Amino acid sequence: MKQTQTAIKIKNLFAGYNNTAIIENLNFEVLKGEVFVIIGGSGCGKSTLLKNMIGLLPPISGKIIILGENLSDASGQDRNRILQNIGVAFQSGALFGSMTVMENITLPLKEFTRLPGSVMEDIAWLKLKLVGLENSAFLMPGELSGGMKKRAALARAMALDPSIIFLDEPSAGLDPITSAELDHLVMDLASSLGITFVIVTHELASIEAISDRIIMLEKTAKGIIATGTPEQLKNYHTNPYVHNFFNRTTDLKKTVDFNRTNDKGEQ
Ligand SMILES: Nc1ncnc2c1ncn2[C@@H]1O[C@H](COP(=O)(O)OP(=O)(O)OP(=O)(O)O)[C@@H](O)[C@H]1O
Repeated sequence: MKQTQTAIKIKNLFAGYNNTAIIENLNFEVLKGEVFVIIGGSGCGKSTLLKNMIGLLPPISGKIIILGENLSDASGQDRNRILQNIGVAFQSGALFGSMTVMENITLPLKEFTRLPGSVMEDIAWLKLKLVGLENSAFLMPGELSGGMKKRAALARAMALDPSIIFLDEPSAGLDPITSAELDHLVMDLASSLGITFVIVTHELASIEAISDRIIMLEKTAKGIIATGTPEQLKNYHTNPYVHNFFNRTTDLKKTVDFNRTNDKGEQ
């Protein structure tokens, strides 16, 4: 059963680069155990938001509260403790090609714990089993298929038993069947282990299959233009951009008209 406590709280967040905000005054909550999906067109700030949420990029202002602790203010050991609750499998954070799958998974354990080597390996075996890669531990990443690489990255993200896992475009480059298998894995992990997932994806099938709740960001709005369950967004008629995205309609004229109106700052 889903819990209703807050895993992440974003409060009045301004995020961007060199003091120029891409995202302004963002507020939302991710609940414990839910699969929370962030969507939006290219350049709307999804990666920027994710980088803020995992502590890679400091906010211009505002708060990122992870399991009750403010990541944006924390430093030293406090910050490390907060970050240990987070697992990340980013497109850019690919596996290290010169290490076996097993070595890739024990890497965070070596970095953040002082466990004996054999215990680290036991933990890695467990994670490999969870993602169905127990027979691939000693392969090099170059020997894995695209889907297996994503599973291995997920196993690495789980190495420190985080409560929250961030995935950036997990379906990118995967065929629909492999992508659906990965979706099932995420749903299994969320329901069986109670892991909270925050996922950026463009894949409509995936969004509909896995998300409990979605936020849709938009560039001109510099923030959220729609929020809700997949069902709610599919039936969302107020904003043609949202409606077209969820209904795969090609009424581009409506979308372009909406964007033009929005560019002028009209509602
Ligand atoms: N390191 C950076 N320095 C300055 N500007 C950046 C940097 N990284 C991204 N941006 C700008 O921030 C804006 C948002 O980029 P971001 O990568 O967050 O968007 P996105 O929604 O993830 O896009 P996509 O779906 O194409 O990956 C873009 O205009 C981009 O050019």
